[in-house]
Amino acid sequence: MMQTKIGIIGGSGVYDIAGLESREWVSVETPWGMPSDDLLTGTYNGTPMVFLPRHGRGHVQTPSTVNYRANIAALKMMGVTDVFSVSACGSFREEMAPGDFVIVDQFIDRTFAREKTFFGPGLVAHVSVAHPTCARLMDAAVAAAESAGVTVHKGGTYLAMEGPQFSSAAESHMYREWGCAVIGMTNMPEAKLAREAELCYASIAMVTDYDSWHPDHGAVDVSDVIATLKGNSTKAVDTVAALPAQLPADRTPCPCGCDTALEYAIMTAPDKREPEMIDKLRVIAGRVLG
Ligand SMILES: CSC[C@H]1O[C@H](OP(=O)(O)O)[C@H](O)[C@@H]1O
Ligand SMILES: Nc1ncnc2[nH]cnc12
Repeated sequence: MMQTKIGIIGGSGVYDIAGLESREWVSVETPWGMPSDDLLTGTYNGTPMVFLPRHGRGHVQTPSTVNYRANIAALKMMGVTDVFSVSACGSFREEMAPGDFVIVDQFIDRTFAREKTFFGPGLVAHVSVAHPTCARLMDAAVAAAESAGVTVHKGGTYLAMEGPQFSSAAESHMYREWGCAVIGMTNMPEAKLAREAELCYASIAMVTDYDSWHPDHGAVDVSDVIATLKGNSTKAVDTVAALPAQLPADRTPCPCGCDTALEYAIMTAPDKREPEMIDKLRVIAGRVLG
């Protein structure tokens, strides 16, 4: 039986997890380079947790320069089984107001300047991301946010944009017509890479603004975003603190199959696989590569 080890990727405004016990920041080098920062390890009510600030402490990395492959690989190398992303986002829906949390279930990936796969020539794989978020983790996130007193919406499509500029009003109206619920700059390719690494992934999106479509709200402004984030930070930490109680300490296999995503994904014939690629990929795909 495997023990649950929760990974938290903290977004804008979330650079530490107060209350984590037996805290230690550790440096992890991956075959894809260094993650955004050291990883903070510790326990919450006995459950092991690993925290990584997505942009680094002090917010150093842009959404485009975050090394998403190294971040996911580092969590995998630390033995994390379940990843919760915590992110700031804009809202396309009146009822998803600043201060609310949205537990995202789908993504539209409009990013274009990022490395999106661990695989490559010599070891080709295609995983499904038809359902990119884990239903078990979504339920846990909803329950944890509710217990922290947050207004939480279950489900909604997150539009991942390249940034770093916010959207034009025309783009914002178009994304609303596409049926998107929220917008951010970081959950892709993070969610895709988590799937390739056979990690369960859920996204806790904290609404900070109404993007650029709302007739009663002006353009997005980072100072407003930061002010809302500061108000949200206790809610975020309380939600994270409530997560361990929502997951079994002894982990059972993922009911949606996130942790077996690579079972039939590798296309390259065994005798054509590049030995160097196999060695490199072992840290995320060792289960199927041996
Ligand atoms: C500070 S507003 C824009 C910035 O905030 C979000 O970051 P994260 O997803 O890491 O919380 C958004 O995606 C942008 O990167
Ligand atoms: N409106 C918005 N667009 C993209 N990323 C965001 N992060 C917070 N608000 C955002």
